[in-house]
Amino acid sequence: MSDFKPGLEDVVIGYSSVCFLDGIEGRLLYRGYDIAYLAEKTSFEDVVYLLLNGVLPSAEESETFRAEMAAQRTLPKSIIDLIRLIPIDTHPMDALRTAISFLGTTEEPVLNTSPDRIQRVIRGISASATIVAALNRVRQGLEIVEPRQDLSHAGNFLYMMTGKEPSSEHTKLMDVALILHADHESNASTFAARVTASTLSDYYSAIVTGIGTLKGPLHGGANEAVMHSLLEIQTIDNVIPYVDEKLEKKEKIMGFGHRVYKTYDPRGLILKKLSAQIGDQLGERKWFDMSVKMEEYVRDRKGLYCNVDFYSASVYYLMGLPIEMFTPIFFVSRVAGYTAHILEQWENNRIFRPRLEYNGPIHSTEITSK
Ligand SMILES: CC(=O)SCCNC(=O)CCNC(=O)[C@H](O)C(C)(C)COP(=O)(O)OP(=O)(O)OC[C@H]1O[C@@H](n2cnc3c(N)ncnc32)[C@H](O)[C@@H]1OP(=O)(O)O
Ligand SMILES: O=C([O-])CC(=O)C(=O)O
Repeated sequence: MSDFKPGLEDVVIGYSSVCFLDGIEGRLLYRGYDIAYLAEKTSFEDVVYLLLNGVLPSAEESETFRAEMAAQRTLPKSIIDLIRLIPIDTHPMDALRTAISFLGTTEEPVLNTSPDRIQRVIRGISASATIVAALNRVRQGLEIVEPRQDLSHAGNFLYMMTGKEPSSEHTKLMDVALILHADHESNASTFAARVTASTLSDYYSAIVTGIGTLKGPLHGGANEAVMHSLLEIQTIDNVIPYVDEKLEKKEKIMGFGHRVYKTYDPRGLILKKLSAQIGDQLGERKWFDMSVKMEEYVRDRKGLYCNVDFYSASVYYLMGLPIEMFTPIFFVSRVAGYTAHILEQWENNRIFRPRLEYNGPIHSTEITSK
């Protein structure tokens, strides 16, 4: 039993047709489709359909599915009341975990045996965006904004976050960001959600497990940390001294490194372009220029590439989204991936039950079990 891999590095935990990840080539496919294609040619709703059904929708199916998702946006009053009860100094991911858990109590459990489970999980994906936006509004001391049916998932999400109908440019940026974050094979939070699903627990329990795991700064929480680093650095001239100091103190530089990618994260390449684009649009290239300098210096000095959380930070910041909501926004997208993986786990289930090798003492006692 001693052949263990710390952090389960490279350990294969099963077969999956949801997501293909090539860490050497820097390639990421959902259900066989390259994310660069999906980002350019499809919508987040199409990607949700793809993840759940394994195929891209036809034009007609796309319209129907978009309407189905839109119809599931509204929250019952009980959830709004709960959201208002959560103290505003609660970590937003803890508030999110609480609200999503409560959402699960407002309906019959979705189980591996529920015949309509593929239909019913749409509610979880759709309502997640409304919950994140409502949490944001309450935390800002603002009125909660009711969802609209006529906007896309991305457009409506921004509308509920800000109270203003977003521009088509911002809607497209959010749509692409949602597509890029939707799934990533057996990352820590998806794996955690699959473990919960493997016990044949219910859908929302597995989603809540995912949220608790996504929160950590080594995982989804890194996007907020990246923006805090950029704000601390403030000027392009401070980038190199900041990185040098971090490395000398043996501290992690947030938004860099990855367990699987040994090259550029393909999502980062797309987000980098979006960061430049929005910086140019707003005449505020500072964050992009600082990020590029940081990216190049860390790569040259340490051989580390940036990950998805690096350029998403400046994109969200320039869109005016609060930094504390960056990780909940990650969830608005990743809930789709969790859902596909939970359904897949249930299709061919065996409970996850690995071993730990005991390295503590064994005391001699008068009474023993053997
Ligand atoms: C959506 C996502 O989850 S993407 C990841 C988001 N997380 C971050 O950006 C946090 C910063 N990055 C990290 O902590 C790590 O790179 C992780 C968690 C992403 C991957 O962790 P692991 O695969 O376990 O790599 P590990 O932490 O062992 O790093 C390997 C080596 O690279 C170094 N390293 C890895 N990432 C970084 C970093 N961001 N800054 C500085 N050094 C780093 C480690 O210090 C270690 O060096 P050593 O061998 O000299 O001790
Ligand atoms: O795959 C991982 O380990 C982390 C990651 O990039 C993600 O979850 O998107």
